[in-house]
Order: sequence, then structure tokens, then C-alpha cells
Amino acid sequence: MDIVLWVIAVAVAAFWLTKMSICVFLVVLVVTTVWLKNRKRSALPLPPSPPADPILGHLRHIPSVAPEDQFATWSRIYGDVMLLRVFNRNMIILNTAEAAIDLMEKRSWNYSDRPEFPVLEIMGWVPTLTFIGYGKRFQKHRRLLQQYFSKQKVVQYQPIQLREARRLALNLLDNPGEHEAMTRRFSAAIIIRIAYGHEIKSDDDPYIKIVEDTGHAVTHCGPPGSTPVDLFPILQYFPSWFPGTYFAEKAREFNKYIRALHEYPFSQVRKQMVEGTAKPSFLSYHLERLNQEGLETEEEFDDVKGAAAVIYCAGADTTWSNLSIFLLAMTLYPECQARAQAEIDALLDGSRLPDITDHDSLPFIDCIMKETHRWLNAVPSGIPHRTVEDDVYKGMLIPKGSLVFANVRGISMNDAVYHDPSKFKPSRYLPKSQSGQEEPEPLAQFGFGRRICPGRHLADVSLWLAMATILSLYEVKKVRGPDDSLKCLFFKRNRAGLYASLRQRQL
Ligand code: HEM
Repeated sequence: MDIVLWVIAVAVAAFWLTKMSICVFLVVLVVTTVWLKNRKRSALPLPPSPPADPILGHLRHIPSVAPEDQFATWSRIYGDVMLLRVFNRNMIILNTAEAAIDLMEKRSWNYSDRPEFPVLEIMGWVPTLTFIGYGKRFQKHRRLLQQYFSKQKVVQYQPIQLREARRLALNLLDNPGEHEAMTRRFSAAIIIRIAYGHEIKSDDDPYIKIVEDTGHAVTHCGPPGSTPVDLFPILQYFPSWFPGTYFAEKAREFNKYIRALHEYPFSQVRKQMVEGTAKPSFLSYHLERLNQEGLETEEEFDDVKGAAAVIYCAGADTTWSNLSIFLLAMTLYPECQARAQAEIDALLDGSRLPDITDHDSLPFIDCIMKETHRWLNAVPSGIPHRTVEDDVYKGMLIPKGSLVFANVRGISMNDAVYHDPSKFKPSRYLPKSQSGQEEPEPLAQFGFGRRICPGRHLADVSLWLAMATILSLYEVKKVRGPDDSLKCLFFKRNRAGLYASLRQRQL
């Protein structure tokens, strides 16, 4: 803490110096901080680490695209628990489920904090569970979300998910070549209906603009937690000509979009509640509760707004990514698609579309969903946790304040656990009696410990329904277009009655 205060105080003083002196000063600052940290802790061995540069550490060696693959490659040399350093920041990479469970679950009191995400805070993501450090506010936000997305509670949302899965099936038919937009619409529509009680029916819906702006902002503000401003938060106070300040400037520009995501649904739902037209939703449920408990304060409203916004932020793109991975797998592994369709046909024979009551009778579809989670990952290196105290694991020091990554990619591709891991093979989870391999179900995709994804039960039902519905109606194939590019197209199966009944329902 002393070092941090010292750094801030001197950096603020340096701000008033010339541009040149600031750069020299920052370099001296980093060197001194690293030296002080290392000197204190030299007594215990740190986890093994690839060779690093002086001062920069592994900065130059960590690729900005798909770092999780490099982590997994290094882990084969340096082991399941590995240390990387960027300037003075320690990053602990966990590449096995065993290590992630040992630390993030069994010692969760020490591994449930998060680092600061200054760029996202400037952008307006406050207070947002994903970025809140461990403490009372974290517990409050977790409670708000867990109450609403528990395994028992999400059963209530199945009619919404089923309707959207069928709407997706029609949209795929009516908009050939636009599966990306249609699957995005599916994921966003479920979240918006459950979080805000709003049903998206047309392209000019104001919520569509809000979610597009949000998506643009989030994808144009650098890798979360790893921009120069995240590494050196003081940079956010520097003028925009100063090197490394770019993403702070961008985040300020995007603030209005993120605030709209917080404010617009909130004001709409409050208005509808006064008029008596509000549909049940996360927002209306919590606004009603605050009213009944006499807790209608600005602080409580901010918490509810933040919790509602994080549902969209964390739940829409992740679900969409998984659906895209599924479609890719179906085009590359037609034999898996054929086996899934044979399973559905044997059960329903075109008499109706599957719903969630068929889940247990369609185990291969469930295996496809699990394999989609494992084969390619929606959140490939997880979201970093941060240690609160020094810890010792298998004789190695895990320093206080380290960022700890459960590397989903490394865990999923572990060939000691999964045979031929780069192959999409849903049958690997089936019992041996059904020509399966009984390999363990993937579990890293939703994270670990007290930070485990609270939306996982909801996400899996959305995915299962979308996958089962698509496979019932279409053959998904890759087709080469006139410009030689490969496209994913949907060909109708011989199910005329099902298409007709879909239309009649006027989704
Ligand atoms: C396939 C879809 C999804 C995937 C792959 C996914 C994955 C993840 C992962 C890896 C984390 C980090 C966990 C950790 O830090 O250990 C996370 C956190 C989170 N997820 Fe999901 N998620 C999905 C869907 C959803 C949905 C639908 C919601 C909302 C209902 C949601 C809400 C959240 C929230 C609020 C957090 C932050 C939890 C915290 O920091 O305590 N996610 N998710």
C-alpha cells in the first residue's frame, strides 16, 4: 500500500513536469516498484515462468490475439501453475481444473477479488458485478442476481426461451445468409425480455440501438483489464496527447452509450409500473421490492440499474458466441449432426418440435452442447480473479495482489483428460455402453468459486433449445459462394408440418 501511495503522489507531482521528464520518471518508477516488490519476497520460490525481459516482463511475449493458446503452450513446459509478469503485475495462469478448484474454490476467500478495470469504469460500467472487488457490495450484487437466476427460478423463463428459439428458426429461414444477425438477436432478445420485460419485435426497436452501441463500445476499448490505462490507472488523468491514454479517451466517448443501457430500461420500467403495464422482469421485481421495503434511495436504484445492465453485458454475447461455435461445429462435423438428427427423429418423428421436457430423452444433443463449451470457448482465458493475501500452493508462493486466470482454453485442451482434444467429439461424454468414452464434463467455461457465472443455468437452457430446434428443422452446411468464401447455410429438412405450424403461431 505504501508503494502505491508513493507512486501516486510522485506521479501526480510529475504530471506538472515537462513531457520528457514524465517519460523518464515513469520508467524509474516502474523499475523501483518492481525491485521493491521482488526484494521483499525473494525468500519463497515463485511458480515457474518463461524467460522475461527486464522491466517489461512478458509484455512482448504475450500475444494480443488468443493469449490463451500461448498460455496453454507454455504450460506444457512450465507446468499447471505458471507465473507471468507485465511490468510489476504478477499473473498466475492455472491450466488444469485441479489447480483452479484447489485455489479458486477450496480457497475462495483469498481468490474471489477482481482487479480494477479503470477503462470500463470510465466507460460507465458502475456498479457492475463482474468488475466489483470482493466485499459487501459484491455480496449484495451476487445475491440480487443469484435470487433471479437460480436453477429453480430459471424454470420460469423457459416459455420465453422456447418462443425465442422458434422465432430464431423462422428468422433463419426468412433471412438466408444472415445467421449471425439472427443468432445475435436470439441471445439479446432473451436477456432483454428477462431483464427489462421488453419484447423485441422489429429492427427499429430502441433497444436494438442500445445493444448495438453497447457492443461497439465494449469491443473498441481494448482487452479488458490489460490496456495501458488498466495497467497504469494514473494515465487516465494525463492529457490525450500522452502515450498510452488512447483507451481512456475512447471510454469517455462511449460513456453515453453505457449510461443509456443503465438509464433507458430503468426509466421505461418505472413508467410502465406507474401505468400498470410493466411485464414481470428483473428490473420490475427489484423495483417492486425496494418500494415494499421502503428502500427507494439513489444508491439502491444504482445497484439495481448496474445489476440489470450486467445481465445484458455478461449474458448476450457469450450465449451468441456459443451458438456460433455450435454452427461451425455442425458444418465441420456432419456426422455429429446426422447422429443428433437421428436421435430427435427417433423420439419425435416430426410430430412436434422438441422442448425442454425432452432434454433427458435427447442425451446426444446435451453432449453437443457440452462439447461446444469445451471445443472452442466463449470466454477463453476466463475473467481474472485477484488474490487478497500471499498464499503458498504446492510449495510455490502466490503473491498477494496477483491476477489469477483459470485458462479455460488450457483446461479444455488438456490431453491428459480429453483424448484428441482438438476434435469436436460429443460422444466422448457418453457412457461406454453407448460407444462413449466417459470423459469428464467440461466445467471451466463458467469459471470457478464464488465468482462462478450466475447465468449458467439460464445460458444452458437457451443453448439447448436453440440447438435442438435448429437440428430438428435444418441441415446446416457450409457452401462455397461465388466469391469463393465459405458460408453457413440452412437447408430445410423434410418437415413441412413443422414449418407450417411455426408460421401459424405468428411468433
Ligand atoms: C454460454 C454463456 C455464458 C458463458 C460461457 C459465461 C461465462 C462466464 C465466465 C467465464 C465468467 C467468469 C467467472 C469467474 O470469474 O470465475 C462469467 C461471469 C459472469 N456471468 Fe456469465 N457466462 C455466460 C452466460 C451468462 C448469462 C446468460 C448471464 C446473465 C444472466 C451471465 C452473467 C454473468 C455475471 C453477472 C458474471 C460475473 C460474476 C462475478 O463477477 O461474480 N453469464 N460468465
